Amino acid sequence: MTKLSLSKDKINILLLEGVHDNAISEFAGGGYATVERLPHALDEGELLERIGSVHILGIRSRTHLTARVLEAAQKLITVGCFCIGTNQVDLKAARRIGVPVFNAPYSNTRSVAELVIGEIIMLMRGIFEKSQLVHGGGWMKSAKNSYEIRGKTLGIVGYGHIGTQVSILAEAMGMKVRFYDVLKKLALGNAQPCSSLEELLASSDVVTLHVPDTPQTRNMMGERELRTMKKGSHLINAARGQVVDIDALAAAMADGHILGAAIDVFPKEPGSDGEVFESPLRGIRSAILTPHIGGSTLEAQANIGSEVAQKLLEYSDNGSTVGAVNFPQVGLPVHEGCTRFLHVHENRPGVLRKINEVFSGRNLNIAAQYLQTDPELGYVVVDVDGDVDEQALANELREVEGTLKTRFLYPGRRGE
Ligand SMILES: NC(=O)c1ccc[n+]([C@@H]2O[C@H](COP(=O)([O-])OP(=O)(O)OC[C@H]3O[C@@H](n4cnc5c(N)ncnc54)[C@H](O)[C@@H]3O)[C@@H](O)[C@H]2O)c1
Ligand SMILES: O=C(O)[C@H](O)COP(=O)(O)O
Repeated sequence: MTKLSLSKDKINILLLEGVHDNAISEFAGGGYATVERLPHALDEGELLERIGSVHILGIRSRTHLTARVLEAAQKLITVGCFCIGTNQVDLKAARRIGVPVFNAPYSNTRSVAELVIGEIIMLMRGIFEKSQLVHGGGWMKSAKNSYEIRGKTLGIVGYGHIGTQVSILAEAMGMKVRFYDVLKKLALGNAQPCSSLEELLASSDVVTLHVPDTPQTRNMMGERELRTMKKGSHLINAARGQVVDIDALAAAMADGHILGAAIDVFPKEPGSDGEVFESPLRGIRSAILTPHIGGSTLEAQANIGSEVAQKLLEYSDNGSTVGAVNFPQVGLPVHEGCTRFLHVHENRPGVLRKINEVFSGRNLNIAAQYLQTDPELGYVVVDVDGDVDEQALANELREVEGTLKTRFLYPGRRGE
């Protein structure tokens, strides 16, 4: 189904999971006043009830946008993930309904890296266990299982934005760094690449995971991999919960093979703060468990609030898809005085010709045209001069076979 664009006061924006105030300010500054913000995630049933009237949706990592929800999103123009990860969105289903999805690929990178560095020291000194003991009135003044991190080996799995930040900081503190990545990566400082995951696991005192959630990374740390780690070593997971087989980790910690772990992400996470958290790791004293707060610093959230809201505004106002994670990338200059049509279609022969015939059939001058395609999807933006009957034109464009969505932006309305 195709949709026409609306005046900004009719565009309903729903922001979930406590998105930062900066997003609200950006939307207000862009002339969008109909913004509702909720502090928690919505489950599929709640989303199905609400999504039909939403034009712009903002989420974080806890809201799952399934194909079912997206297919019910009749008015949805775009989605913003106010975080790095986008695995919680069915990106293909979003493409099928012509909806680009944006995220903030770097804004919380440093926050995660700093947490990991802190955890390396806490784990290597057994601080968490000792602190719990002291809180309970106990006392355990001992150097057993306590080590400096200087000279120890940190193994980084996934040498991307976060992995490389951790690498630099760890080396600055005197650690040896090894990394494993499926892509060939430039080694920073004195970091050494490993040719296999096994090689990295068998040679590291601390292993930290920084891979995305993909079919290849699901349970990549299973029983075999955990047992390949050195006896008495430590594991940090601030990536995604499905990357580690949590039962196998609990077993490897119970018999002391893995001495300590710092886990920020879990296969099952509560949808809101009030819900009970269940995990086989609860009660294991040498496990530092945190509630998915790797990116939850005020600095990161403020940056993410601005960055993602700006991308959503750019798309809503101008049609720019630069930074979208599931869409052909089109960066557009503002073309004052023209009416702009956005057309998302299946990439098959003849669609563009039919679109152009709609314009030429009405004797309209195309002032500019921007097209990007990928193997399945085409996204074309057309600027038209002069008097345009937008409604009639949009109706005609909607009839072009293969159309997924079409919107138009009036002259002067952009950036108002
Ligand atoms: N705990 C948190 O709050 C938090 C915050 C931010 C990001 N994250 C998670 O951290 C992940 C990593 O973030 P990033 O910004 O560094 O991502 P990135 O895309 O920059 O880096 C990921 C790296 O993993 C590599 N990789 C992919 N599959 C792999 C595999 N099977 N084996 C080895 N390497 C593989 C990629 O080639 C890439 O270099 C995100 O996808 C997100 O899920 C968590
Ligand atoms: O993907 C991310 O950026 C992290 O997992 C953080 O997600 P959050 O915004 O839900 O804390």
